Amino acid sequence: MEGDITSLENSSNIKVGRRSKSQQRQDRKKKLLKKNKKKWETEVEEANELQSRYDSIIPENLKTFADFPLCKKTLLGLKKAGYTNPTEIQRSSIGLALKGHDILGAAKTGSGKTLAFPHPLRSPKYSSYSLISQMLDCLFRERWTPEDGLGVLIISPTRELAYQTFEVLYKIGKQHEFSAGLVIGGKDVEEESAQIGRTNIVVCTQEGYSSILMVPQTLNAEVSKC
Ligand SMILES: Nc1ncnc2c1ncn2[C@@H]1O[C@H](COP(=O)(O)OP(=O)(O)OP(=O)(O)O)[C@@H](O)[C@H]1O
Repeated sequence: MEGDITSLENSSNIKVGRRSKSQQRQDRKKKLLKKNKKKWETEVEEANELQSRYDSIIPENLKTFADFPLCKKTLLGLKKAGYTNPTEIQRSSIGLALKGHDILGAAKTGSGKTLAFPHPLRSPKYSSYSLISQMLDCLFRERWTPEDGLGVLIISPTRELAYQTFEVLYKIGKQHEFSAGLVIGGKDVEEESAQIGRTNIVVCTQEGYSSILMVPQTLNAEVSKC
């Protein structure tokens, strides 16, 4: 068998070249899309239908999370995490975020702000703020796959809020196939940075973010896209 490989490589008709990491990633994505074609088509239809409902959102009419134009996976995640009815801050902010508006909100402690917390997204396409549920739907709409690398970067002002945000994200994002990571700094920078390029959603502290930036190739725009 080894002999066969050598003779193939030596043949003048066959070009042996190494594909770049980015090309390999695209190849894997194509394979994945081909394998799940039917499922992807159904999800694209679902995403388009949801998006067409954004303009008619009236917060007062949204009694339960099921009334929000959120994808099935996000809704199931919310349900399994025990979230059925939105709190006031969630009701008034999630609809606006889905429409792509910037939000400045205030509500008392324990009112459910974490789920309705405005998170800056790195995506210019989706304005500068989003919510955990909207963020999951944004990646869903974009047909983001594990192969696409970093899609969302959430920078939290404190470790406590980073943990809290990651916890909620973990709970309600379980039905999605995205990978998520928490970077709080103070750990092996090289190791954390290497993982970031392969992680779809990263929650980090400012300290963690600074460490990421120390390693030049981490935030490769070609990989992260938005
Ligand atoms: N829609 C909801 N339905 C039921 N429980 C909820 C809902 N939203 C949040 N909670 C729960 O309410 C509690 C408080 O939520 P959360 O910590 O997000 O509030 P907060 O406003 O961010 O508080 P703090 O200001 O202290 O950070 C949590 O246990 C959370 O799981």
